[in-house]
Amino acid sequence: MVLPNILLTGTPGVGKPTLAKELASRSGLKYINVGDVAREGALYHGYNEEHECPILDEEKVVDELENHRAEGGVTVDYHGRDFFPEQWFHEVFVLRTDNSILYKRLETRGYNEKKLGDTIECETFQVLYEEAMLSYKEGVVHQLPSNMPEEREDDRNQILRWTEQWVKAHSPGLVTGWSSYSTRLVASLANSSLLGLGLLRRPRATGSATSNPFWASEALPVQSSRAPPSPAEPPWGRGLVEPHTEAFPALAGVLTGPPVDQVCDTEDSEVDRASPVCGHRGHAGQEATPSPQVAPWVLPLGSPDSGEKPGSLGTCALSADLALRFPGLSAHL
Ligand SMILES: Nc1ncnc2c1ncn2[C@@H]1O[C@H](COP(=O)(O)OP(=O)(O)O)[C@@H](O)[C@H]1O
Repeated sequence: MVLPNILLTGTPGVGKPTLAKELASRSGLKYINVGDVAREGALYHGYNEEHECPILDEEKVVDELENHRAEGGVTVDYHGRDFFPEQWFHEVFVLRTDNSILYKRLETRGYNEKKLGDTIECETFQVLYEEAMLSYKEGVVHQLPSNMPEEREDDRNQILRWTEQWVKAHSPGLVTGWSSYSTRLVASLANSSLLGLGLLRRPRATGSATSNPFWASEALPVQSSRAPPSPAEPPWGRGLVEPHTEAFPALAGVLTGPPVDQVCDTEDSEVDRASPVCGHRGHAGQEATPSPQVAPWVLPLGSPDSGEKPGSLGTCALSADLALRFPGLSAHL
């Protein structure tokens, strides 16, 4: 399952790690505290006498975090954002605390006068919020109040809801052929968050693959036990244009339809011997493991029982077509 990366930011004392740890304990999001990472790796290049703290070596921190970030599903906690590449984060949450409350929290930390004053000023002038607003596209940055424990619960639930939406919208759109390979592949994906599943087949009665280049002429009904994606944010299908094959509209229907938890199967064994002719992830007999970095994706499969070359069955063309028309769906041919 692919998970988003979140930046949790805000002035020191607003409650970033407190919230981030709660999030981590209730979701698959991994918590990364930049301060801890820097301490563990001694990623500093000096000391700030005035604020009595080491100075972060930002380049080294970015290098250190790159692998985690690339895997996805991290919540990074830091009082700033300026040195993180913009594309690292899918959503940015800025925690905000009223000055009087923040002052009390910081006092108990033993901040010196200068550091305390600067920190309060930073919150008063909403420096981190404005910085974030300037650095990210509209709609990415959200403010969350962090004064009372009850607010923390609301904040946590809001982030979890948003994460769930994101996961649904970025789950694999899988187009698969009709083979033992595909059945195994689908089984390996069954626990991931499948948004739509098109199982394709050439009906027994209709001629050969050659006479029907789009052999995948039928999209099987899918079982659905999840709520459909919010109509306000359809994950697929916006801007879909003139379907030109039999298979395309059927698949489009599957991809734009409600998400599925269950995989449908059939006893039709006509092409059960099939191995993928243009899948890039392996051949019949090998387990296919979806890469979390590459999703959503399409696995084009063909039936080699016709002895045809990859692509001649139309699966590559169909997948490429779908990928072109569905934003976010990629085809690996
Ligand atoms: N929503 C909240 N309501 C009340 N206290 C909070 C809230 N969030 C955090 N705190 C408290 O504020 C203090 C600072 O929180 P912390 O998570 O260490 O913040 P930061 O790392 O952003 O400086 C902690 O004592 C924490 O328990």
